[in-house]
Amino acid sequence: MAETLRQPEIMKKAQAELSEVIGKRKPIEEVDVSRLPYLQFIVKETLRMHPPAPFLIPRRVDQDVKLFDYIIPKGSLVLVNVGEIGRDSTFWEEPLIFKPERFQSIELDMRGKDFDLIPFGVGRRICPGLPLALRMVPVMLGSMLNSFNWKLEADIQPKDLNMDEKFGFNHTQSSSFTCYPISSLILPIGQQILIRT
Ligand code: HEM
Repeated sequence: MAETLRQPEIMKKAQAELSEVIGKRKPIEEVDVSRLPYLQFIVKETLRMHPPAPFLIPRRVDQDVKLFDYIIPKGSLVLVNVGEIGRDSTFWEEPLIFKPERFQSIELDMRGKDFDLIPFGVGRRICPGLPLALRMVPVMLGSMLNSFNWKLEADIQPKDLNMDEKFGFNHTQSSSFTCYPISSLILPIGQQILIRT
């Protein structure tokens, strides 16, 4: 939601899709999500740039592991930096720009198969809430966008929404407010910054 407020044309595009597929101000249901590709691209792009668990859950290595030229000794604690993987220019074009359209031309699933995008982790400890999250996040975001027009308070400019990451958390911050993006289901919601029109 914060990213669509920073780039209102993205919000308009999502609203146009919702209006065409669902009908303006009509409620969205889980079954509708598969017919809303642009909304899903927004969720994917949010999880690429702002994964709520940017280091996943720490792993301990139970035997020496050779990884390229490195030996990771038994007993080491390993953090997987998903936050940086999502911003690595080797994999992503213009990684610091929020651009849902990038997923129009790349087919990546988030179920731990494509390592470029693993906001839910991977392997035996992959997030068990993934199927729920991938239904509910688009339904919530889509419902809010389809029901109301959203804009920042008059004295806040889109560029003032600072989306810089703080260690271990992602939040939107300026001198006057703090809020957590919609993707951060597992984090508390901060001070409200949005107004409905
Ligand atoms: C956008 C929403 C969510 C994201 C991005 C997310 C992300 C993650 C990540 C990255 C992990 C660690 C996986 C790993 O280290 O490989 C995790 C673990 C977990 N998540 Fe989620 N999660 C989300 C929503 C949920 C929901 C809705 C639930 C429950 C209903 C949930 C329950 C859990 C549990 C129980 C674990 C621990 C699994 C284990 O350690 O075996 N998550 N999640």
